[in-house]
Amino acid sequence: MNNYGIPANALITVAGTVGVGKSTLTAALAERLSFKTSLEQVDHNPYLEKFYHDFERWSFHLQIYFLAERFKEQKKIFELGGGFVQDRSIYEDTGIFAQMHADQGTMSATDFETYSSLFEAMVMTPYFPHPDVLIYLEGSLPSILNRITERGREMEIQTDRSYWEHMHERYSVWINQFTACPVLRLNIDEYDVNDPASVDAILAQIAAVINPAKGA
Ligand SMILES: Nc1ncnc2c1ncn2[C@@H]1O[C@H](COP(=O)(O)OP(=O)(O)O)[C@@H](O)[C@H]1O
Ligand SMILES: Nc1ncnc2c1ncn2[C@H]1C[C@H](O)[C@@H](COP(=O)(O)O)O1
Repeated sequence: MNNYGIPANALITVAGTVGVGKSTLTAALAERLSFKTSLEQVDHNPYLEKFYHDFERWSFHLQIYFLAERFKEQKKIFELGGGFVQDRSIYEDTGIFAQMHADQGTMSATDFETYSSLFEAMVMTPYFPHPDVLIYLEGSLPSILNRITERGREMEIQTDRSYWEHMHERYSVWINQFTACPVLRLNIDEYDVNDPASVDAILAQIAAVINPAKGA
């Protein structure tokens, strides 16, 4: 247990749509808690850029790749005994991305079924403890689109606005039905990762979600 009342072996997962600020918050929380980070690797992903140019051709390959990467990360978190802040949950791969492409017809029904059965088989292993808390970052679409632009990944900037609109909407439906672990919702206009007092306030909220009985 640290000064914030958060167990040293906790698993904190940060969720939310592309560009909302997950990686930035993950790094800030991990630094403050002296936790390790589990980050999404974008630069060495062999499919991501191809996927943005042709969803239909590459969506299955990309989902399998992300699933394999997240499984390796889960295994590492499990073997090291927790104490991690994780950038994006595996629940979003299936519940948002794979589902969205299946619904839009950019992933075939057969591919989606194959992906889903692999996902379920992986989740049933001991390597998949539920997070102690899932921090859900939410904000307005215009703010998020500005962040995507400012970050400057060309493949995302070139992607049609309707893709991000659809994803933003899907996330808001998804989180309202999410029950796999406790959720802490944070509005991106209501914290500042560069302000230590603001990060402290988030840590107090995390502790309160993890230890509800203590009213932390
Ligand atoms: N709290 C914040 N205030 C202002 N800009 C932010 C904040 N958090 C993230 N950003 C910026 O928004 C962009 C996307 O953030 P990032 O953490 O990479 O998002 P994600 O991991 O959710 O895709 C980056 O340019 C980052 O510097
Ligand atoms: N499961 C996924 N399917 C498709 N695209 C995905 C998936 N997970 C992440 N992505 C994309 C979205 C972004 O372009 C990058 C990184 O995500 P971010 O939310 O910026 O961390 O990968």
